Amino acid sequence: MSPLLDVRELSVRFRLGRGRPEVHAVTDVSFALAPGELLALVGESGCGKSVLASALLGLLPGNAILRGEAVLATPDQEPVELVSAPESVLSQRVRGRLVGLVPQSAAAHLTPVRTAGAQLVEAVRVLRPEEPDPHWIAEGLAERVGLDPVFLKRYPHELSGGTAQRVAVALALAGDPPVVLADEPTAGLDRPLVERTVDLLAGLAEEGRAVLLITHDLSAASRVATDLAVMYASRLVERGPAAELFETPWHPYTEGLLGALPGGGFRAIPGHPPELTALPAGCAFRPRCPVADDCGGSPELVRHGDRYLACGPPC
Ligand SMILES: Nc1ncnc2c1ncn2[C@@H]1O[C@H](COP(=O)(O)OP(=O)(O)OP(=O)(O)O)[C@@H](O)[C@H]1O
Ligand code: NI
Repeated sequence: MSPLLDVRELSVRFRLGRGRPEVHAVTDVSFALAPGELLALVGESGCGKSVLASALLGLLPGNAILRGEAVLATPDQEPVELVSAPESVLSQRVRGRLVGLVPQSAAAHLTPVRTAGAQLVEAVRVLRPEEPDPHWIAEGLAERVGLDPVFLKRYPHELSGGTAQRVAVALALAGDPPVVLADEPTAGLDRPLVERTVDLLAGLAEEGRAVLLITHDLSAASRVATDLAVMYASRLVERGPAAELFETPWHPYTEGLLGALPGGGFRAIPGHPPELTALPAGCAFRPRCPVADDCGGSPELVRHGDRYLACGPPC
């Protein structure tokens, strides 16, 4: 199936000012998202996951420099290339309508002075002006995300973290977008709520949407992801069908991440990721890699069947 979103060699640098090195936050990232796919993007804190999502929606600050392409299919018009799209196109056509975003730390993005319900109704009014009854749509969205209607009457500071997260998911769906980007939508939730939230995202994919789930929670990812992308120090180091990567990770970093799970014996990877202002030329994982001596150390993703790997050939 042709992708809804096709990201090609996307890079993001942040300028820090005269005489200071640039931050290499995202480097040559490529992936495609087709209808029905739920791609989980995982990797240690600070590797560039949120910057990648923000870059797709034109939400980065002015010191960001973008390169590459991200082509978004639209139902009835020409595709939109997101990196070069003017702010007017991003705000009027893309954000909320073609691409819904559940932002990281979602509770902080709610307007403090309006009730959850009022914000949801307003979002529906703006994003679906053709709907005669935005209240009815808002109630349907609340039900969909498992939000008790009593919470719609409350202000954000009266909501628990888990409830605010669900309001944020409902807001991301207000415009009925075909692509959903969810940045840590389960952070701070307890297990049943984590499962409920990711199952909801899986349901969105099953309806034919394309979903990008950014998460630290590998067990939640393994529960719902159709595809997995592993990011290290601004680059994807491995991606492919989720079940295969979980079953037989090829990249030593993927193996390390899975080893840190309960089933893998909680073996954390020793050491730290490199500074994004001083990335080495070759493989950035090399200093932490247990098998570095055997590899070519290439940072390029190379295709092997339906999997992609930035490392030596799979063994
Ligand atoms: N406006 C900015 N200016 C300079 N550097 C930035 C800016 N925004 C983000 N960064 C840097 O970009 C890198 C990637 O940040 P990002 O928020 O994408 O990480 P992440 O993978 O989402 O981490 P986490 O899992 O903790 O959310 C970090 O080193 C961060 O400090
Ligand atoms: Ni993040």
